[in-house]
Amino acid sequence: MLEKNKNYNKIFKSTGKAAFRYQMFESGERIAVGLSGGKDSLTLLRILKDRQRISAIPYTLHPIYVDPGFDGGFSDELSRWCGELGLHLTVEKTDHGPMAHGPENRKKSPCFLCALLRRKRLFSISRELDCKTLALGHTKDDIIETLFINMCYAGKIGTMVPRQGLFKDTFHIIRPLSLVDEQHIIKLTRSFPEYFPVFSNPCPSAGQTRRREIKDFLQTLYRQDRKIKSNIFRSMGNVRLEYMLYPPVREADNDSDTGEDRE
Ligand SMILES: Nc1ncnc2c1ncn2[C@@H]1O[C@H](COP(=O)(O)OP(=O)(O)OP(=O)(O)O)[C@@H](O)[C@H]1O
Repeated sequence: MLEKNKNYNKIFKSTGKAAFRYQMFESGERIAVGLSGGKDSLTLLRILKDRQRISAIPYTLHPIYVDPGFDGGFSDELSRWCGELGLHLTVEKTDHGPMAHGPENRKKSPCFLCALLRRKRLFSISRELDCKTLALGHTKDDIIETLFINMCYAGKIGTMVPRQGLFKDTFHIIRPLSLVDEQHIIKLTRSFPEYFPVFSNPCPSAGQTRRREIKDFLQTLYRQDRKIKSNIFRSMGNVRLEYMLYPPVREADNDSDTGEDRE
């Protein structure tokens, strides 16, 4: 039984805690939910649906799937899965995937372009459905990984936040799984394949991202000491601005020591 499962209960409680701490919902709100078919967003939708029963703040759920347009897609199966939860899935068929991997995209990485186009469509479909809030399935692990991706590849410190106002605060992204460990989702979804089917991703770039590299690096770190993950997560809310570098380091000052002697 799902409701008796330890991991389900941990996720259920952490989602409630995040919703309360970051004031995610407003009464009577219509919430769009980005559903990718991956384990995180399937879990998100299921948990938000189950929390409706006990939530003091009423809300309705409106799942959206932006189909990237590869052959062998799974939008019909995903629609059926939502139907079993009593929800209607809005499917937007696009050519984002093949286009991002095709010759017309010479400037951007396929993942970057696809994610950008998807995000735009998710915002506009949410508005068409009269939803001022879009829930995404990012977890605590995604938030930590984004911090490292930003530091390593963009030279900045910042991450995805649990609740983010956009367009002069007329629209919000919420991440109700912000306090949830991905491991609990993995264990839950593996234990209950009848509730959480695996929709295989037909994208040729699936699993080959920078995020994957950072994820592997972090896993090695976490294995050394189990406190490391919670310390990194806590540190994002405990920034000592007076111990950061001001005025900022400029590119010209930034001769990183690569271990090689420089003349
Ligand atoms: N094609 C899509 N249509 C709608 N929402 C999406 C889609 N792809 C991603 N999302 C939303 O953005 C979030 C983060 O996307 P990301 O690509 O990191 O997820 P994923 O690893 O593919 O799948 P998941 O996070 O669901 O396991 C998802 O959890 C989901 O809420």
